[in-house]
Order: sequence, then C-alpha cells, then structure tokens
Amino acid sequence: MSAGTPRWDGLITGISLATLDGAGYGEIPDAALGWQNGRIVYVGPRADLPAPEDTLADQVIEASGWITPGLVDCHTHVVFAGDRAREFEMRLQGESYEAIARAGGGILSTVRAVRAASEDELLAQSLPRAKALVADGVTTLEIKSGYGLDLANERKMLRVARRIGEVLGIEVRTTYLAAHALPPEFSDDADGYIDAVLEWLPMLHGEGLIDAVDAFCEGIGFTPAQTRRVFEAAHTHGLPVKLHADQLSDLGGAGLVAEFDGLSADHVEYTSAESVQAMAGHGTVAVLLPGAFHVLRETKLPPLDAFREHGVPMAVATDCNPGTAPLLSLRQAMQLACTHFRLTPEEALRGATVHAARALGLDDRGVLKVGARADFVLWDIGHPAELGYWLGGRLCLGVFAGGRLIA
Ligand SMILES: N=CN[C@@H](CCC(=O)O)C(=O)O
Ligand SMILES: [Zn+2]
Repeated sequence: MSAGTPRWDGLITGISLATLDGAGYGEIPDAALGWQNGRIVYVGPRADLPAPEDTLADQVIEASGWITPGLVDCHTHVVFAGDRAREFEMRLQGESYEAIARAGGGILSTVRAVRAASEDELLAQSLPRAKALVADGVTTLEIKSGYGLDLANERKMLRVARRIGEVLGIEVRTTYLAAHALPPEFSDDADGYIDAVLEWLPMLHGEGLIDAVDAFCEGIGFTPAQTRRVFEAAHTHGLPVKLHADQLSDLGGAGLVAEFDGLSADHVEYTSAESVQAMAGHGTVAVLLPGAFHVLRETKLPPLDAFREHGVPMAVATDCNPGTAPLLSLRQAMQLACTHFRLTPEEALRGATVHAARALGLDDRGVLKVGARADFVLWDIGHPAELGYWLGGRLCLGVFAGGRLIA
C-alpha cells in the first residue's frame, strides 16, 4: 500500500469465500476479505493482497471456515406478542387455518395480544426472535406490521421494528401490512377498512416508518380489487409493493403485484403460468416460504420449474410469525426449501442472499464484491452446500454487518 493510502478497517484471511458473484457459489479458496467504512474493498485470493497483511488494516483476523454474504430475511412478522401454540394443537387435531381465522382466531388473536402490549413490552417480546435470526447469519431483516390493524397499533409495530434495527446494529426494512386481516371494528365493511388503511398510509410514511407496502390477497384476506386500491395508493406515495399472493388459492395475486412492478410475490404455491410470465416480465421476485408450507402441512408446490424456465429469481425467507411459521433460523428455512421444494443448496443460498436483497429492492448486498456493504458471515463448515443441509445446530462463528461484528 503506498504512503498516504488509508488503512482498511478490517481484513480477514485464512478463509474460503462463497462470493455468489458470477456462476456457482463463486468460490475462492485461501482467500481474503477487506473492508473500510462499512464497504468491501477487497475480495480475492490471499496471495493477491496488495501489501503485507499487517500493514493493510487496523484489525487483521486470521480465521478458518467459509464466508458468505450476510443473510437477508426478506419476509418476516417477527414483531408480535404472545404465541399461537394452542392454535397449533387445534390444527393438529384437524381444524383448518382458514376455519380458525373465520372464527376470529388466527391473525386476529395475535392482533388482540399486540393491542394489549405497550411498545416496550412488544419490543421485549420481539427482540429475542430477531436476535435468534441474527445469531444464525441474518444482517438485513424485513419486518411487517399487520397485527395492529388500527393507526396507533400499526405505528407501534413499525416503531418497534425500527428499534430492533437500532438495538441489533442491522438494517431493518419495514413493510406496511395493515391490509392483513379485517379488524373486528370493521366487520362486514372490508372496503371501509381499506379506506382507513389508505388514510393511515401517508401519516406513517411521513413518520419515516414505511419502506414498502404489502397486503394479504386471499379468501380469508382481501380481494384483488381491494389489493389494487392499496397498490395504487402505495404508488401515489412513491412506495414499492409486495404481496402475500396465491398461498391458499389462485386469485391472480402474483400477476397483480407484477402489474405494479412489485418487488415480490410471496408464498406463490397456487401461482398460475400466466402470473409467472407476468412476474418474469416485471422483474418480480418469487419469495418462497417453506416454513409456512411445512407447518401448515401443505401439499401444493409453487411452480418452481416455471420460475426457473422464465428466469424469475427465487428468494427464501422465514416468514417468522406466530401462526404459520414459528421459525427462528433462515438457514433452517433454506433447508426446508431444499427438502420440500427441491431447491439446490446453491439456489437456497442465493435465495437467502442476493435474490432476497432484490425482493427488498436492495442491490448493494447479498454478494461479496468490492463496493458492496461489508455484511458477511463466517461459518464453521467444509462446503457451502452444508448451509442447506444441516437441521439446527450452531454453524455460525461470526456475523458482520457494515464491517462490525454483531454476533
Ligand atoms: N398469510 C398471511 N400472513 C402470515 C401468517 C400470519 C398469521 O397467521 O399470523 C404468513 O405470511 O404466513
Ligand atoms: Zn407473511
């Protein structure tokens, strides 16, 4: 390094890299990774470092294992109060998710718990879940509202989401999902409730609480016409959209969100061939949620081959929520995606990194390359395929976000 060149903040050597830049895993054996001001400044063979290691950086770490990009969990409901273990028991005894929802349980039972909790209580209950995700490699976390269903409680959820990002030192992306279920005070007036959802949107957006807008388009959620109104309003306020689409039936949700240049269509088990083509045409990512598929004991697979054939990127997320996916590890979601959906471990890793980043509209992470955010994870593994292979256990040796060790 020439005189006057600033030293890097950090350099890690002795590791293998799965950069995901280019084909396959983008493997670099006996590699080095350097960062400065929160960004990657060197990715490559250790032998090609521009100067002796000890002169390059303030902090030089000699390690072993594999480094991948930090994981991006692009679909979670991690902010909630209480749990739904009793509902899980009822479902195991034969009650359906839809029947429980129609009887006022399901999402609405979590709404009651969230409304009863103070902001600090909600943070105290939600933070351990976010911490567990981070401890297994997550450096960017999407969190949805949708268990408040009135202005004060949607605001409370979104504020807690932002506070989680500050406490954990990760980037949290917030999604406004007030169109998740019909609250009791609007029973029989879904259109009136959508009016209210659209009234709250600019207020919460003005408070800096919303990065994207979502809805639950389903028989037990909202109709395509109501969803369209939500999307039109989001676009009016310059916000990107995503959708809980085609989870339990095909209402054309994935095609609808694509029509609005949506970031992602999520769940997508019942997505039609026509909707897949629309997604391909608009660059809409398919977010696979194998945790909900697994817990609900679903059998209808998403149209995986059609996504591959049309070049629709597939992301993988936990969908961490109290009803259908009490899942606290994105690596575990990757394993479920491989087992249930037959993703290759490489597809699952891309799904939890670069494609997940794209599902959030982020292009500065999810791969290890110069200029990207210094978000990366050191794993105690012999090959990156192990990340889609092990069930549980501890593989994560260190999680770095913006170049800072956070777990
Ligand atoms: N499908 C709708 N929303 C959540 C589940 C919410 C709940 O049951 O609490 C999901 O993504 O799976
Ligand atoms: Zn969801």
